[in-house]
Amino acid sequence: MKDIQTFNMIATEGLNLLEKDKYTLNETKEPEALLLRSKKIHDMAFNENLVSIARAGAGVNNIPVDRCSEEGIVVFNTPGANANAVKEMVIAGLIMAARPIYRGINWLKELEGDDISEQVEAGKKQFAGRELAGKTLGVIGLGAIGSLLATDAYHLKMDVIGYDPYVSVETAWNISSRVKKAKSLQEVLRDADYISIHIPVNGNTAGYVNKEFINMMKDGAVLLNFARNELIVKEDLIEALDNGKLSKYVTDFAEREFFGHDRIMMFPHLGASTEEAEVQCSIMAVNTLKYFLETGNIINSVNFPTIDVPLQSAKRITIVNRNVPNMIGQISAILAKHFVNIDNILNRSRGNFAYTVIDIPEIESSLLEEVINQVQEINGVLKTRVIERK
Ligand SMILES: NC(=O)c1ccc[n+]([C@@H]2O[C@H](COP(=O)([O-])OP(=O)(O)OC[C@H]3O[C@@H](n4cnc5c(N)ncnc54)[C@H](O)[C@@H]3O)[C@@H](O)[C@H]2O)c1
Ligand SMILES: O=C(O)CC[C@@H](O)C(=O)O
Repeated sequence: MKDIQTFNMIATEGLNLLEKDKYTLNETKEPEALLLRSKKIHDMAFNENLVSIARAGAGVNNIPVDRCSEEGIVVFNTPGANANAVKEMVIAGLIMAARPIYRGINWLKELEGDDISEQVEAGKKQFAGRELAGKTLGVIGLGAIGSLLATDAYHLKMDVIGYDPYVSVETAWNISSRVKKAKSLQEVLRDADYISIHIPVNGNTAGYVNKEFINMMKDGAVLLNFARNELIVKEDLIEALDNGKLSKYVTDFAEREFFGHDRIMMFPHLGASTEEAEVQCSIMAVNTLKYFLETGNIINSVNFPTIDVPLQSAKRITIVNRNVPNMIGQISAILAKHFVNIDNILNRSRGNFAYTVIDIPEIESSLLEEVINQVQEINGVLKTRVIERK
């Protein structure tokens, strides 16, 4: 039995994929895996048994990914599973920024008397807006969300310019050829009436939207941020909204300092909150976790390399190790010393860390234990597991 500790509301469609004879949920203090959405776990101590964390969603800034790597814990996310939901929300944000619909709705609620139609026709002029068609949208980050947004905005008859120096080949193929690709940040900021930002927050991007960035934007432009609040330098943004450099800020992330600002429209982190996205994220996260726990194969990890090899031998040893010379040599020497035949061995690295999969035939459990104990003693080995083929 493997125990998985869950946090946040994880859709049952995914949880139901965990067979009752193989998995328990929240039953021990030493789970093998964590499954969560936005729960912040930076201060959480991880038990020795913990081998993986799955984020049912895209952003992993709520997880101490570097510490997980150091502790040999594989972190997964669910790329693209909520992208359509966020894209639709951004389009709502674009429309609400262009047309003061919500102010009109609130105004209407306050009307009294029987002559509602007359009052509406007389008062509606205060809520006139502008159309998106013909305006320029700049999309920063052409990943799962940005690429969908860029293509759909083009179909809304906007001129679209995208910027992503690291765009993957896979997503690049999905972007309409009508979306112009900017060569520099300056190029995307200079001409856009609306800028929508879709990049992860990390050590390189925290504070990405600062005075310098804002100064490169077109006067009176609208900024949309459905990515993360840490991307924004709040003081610089508020100053630009106060002095009219920017006309609006539309965001999925509430901040106390933003309350009451009439140029800021905040949503309560609703981008991924659709039934469809919640189900897709939950199913993808559970399937990824199960695949890792049951075969040792890694897909959709944010800190370890992809390894996807069929488990055909009786046993598989998986080793999370530092990416240092002679690791494979040392591991194979231990197996050779104990006359354990290797059916298949694969080692892949990612940055400072690596993952090794070794398939072996059936051997005595005491011998296997001895081998594992010795492998664990190699300097740079962070975690080992033995998986039995079912
Ligand atoms: N509001 C929500 O509910 C919600 C939901 C999903 C994702 N998000 C946020 O949106 C972010 C993007 O999500 P996604 O699914 O599109 O992720 P993604 O990984 O598919 O795309 C991110 C893209 O940003 C690009 N990028 C990285 N650094 C960049 C930089 N400095 N300049 C330009 N481009 C850069 C990458 O190359 C990649 O193509 C997530 O990291 C998360 O923080 C928010
Ligand atoms: O789980 C959520 O509701 C939000 C998820 C979102 O912020 C993400 O990064 O995927």
